[in-house]
Amino acid sequence: MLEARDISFAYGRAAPVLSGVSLGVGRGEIVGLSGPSGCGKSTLARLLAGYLTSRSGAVLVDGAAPAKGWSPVQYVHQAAYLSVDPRWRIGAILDEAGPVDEALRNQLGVSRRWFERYPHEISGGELQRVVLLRALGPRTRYLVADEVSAMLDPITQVEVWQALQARAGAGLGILAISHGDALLERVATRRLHLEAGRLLPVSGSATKAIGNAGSPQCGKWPLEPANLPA
Ligand SMILES: Nc1ncnc2c1ncn2[C@@H]1O[C@H](COP(=O)(O)OP(=O)(O)OP(=O)(O)O)[C@@H](O)[C@H]1O
Repeated sequence: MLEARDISFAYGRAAPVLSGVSLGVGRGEIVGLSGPSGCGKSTLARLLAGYLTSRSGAVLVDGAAPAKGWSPVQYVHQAAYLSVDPRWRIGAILDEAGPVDEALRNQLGVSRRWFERYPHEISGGELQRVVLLRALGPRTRYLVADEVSAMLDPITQVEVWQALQARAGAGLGILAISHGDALLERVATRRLHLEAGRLLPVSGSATKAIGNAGSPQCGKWPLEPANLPA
């Protein structure tokens, strides 16, 4: 299981974004996470993936503290261009993660014709699929998918999520972050909502017990003039 245990986090001296938040994503699960803009979903994602370190609490990967170096938790976000070296061709970008899984390449609709091109020579949606293919190597046990299909057309979105659901069927645990209720309703095995400082189960989803002490910043929702930044 990929776990956040009672984690708190603040950027510098700013008010905490997360305070005492706990959640778990099991192997084979797709946990959908929604919540208003600015509530800390991506921050939680980056903590789970090891890009940020919590002030207190712990992130555990299958019961252990994350090891240094290559991580079995991969984080993919909406801005695919920020995840790749623009000077590398697509083939080299994919090679970095080891041999390409041909079945997955086909499922994600990644064309071999793109391999000789640079990131700016394929579309944003195509690059997003390349980044997902790179992230889903054989050693990846968890995927933190932060708005990964937001920039895809509806048909490609379905194809990508079918590929991810198949991967989950083979044991991959996925945290799917999205503003798209319809998408999460369709793909998530259970759902959580981060709002007003609490991680809550979305009604109807078979949510496991979770606990959190809240997030002071999220406590400012809904946005009212008094709560807007100066
Ligand atoms: N590097 C940073 N330095 C300072 N503050 C940051 C940084 N990254 C994010 N924040 C702030 O932390 C809060 C949570 O941001 P985060 O990106 O986690 O929200 P989110 O729920 O993912 O939002 P959205 O749905 O709009 O993507 C926001 O108020 C944001 O401005």
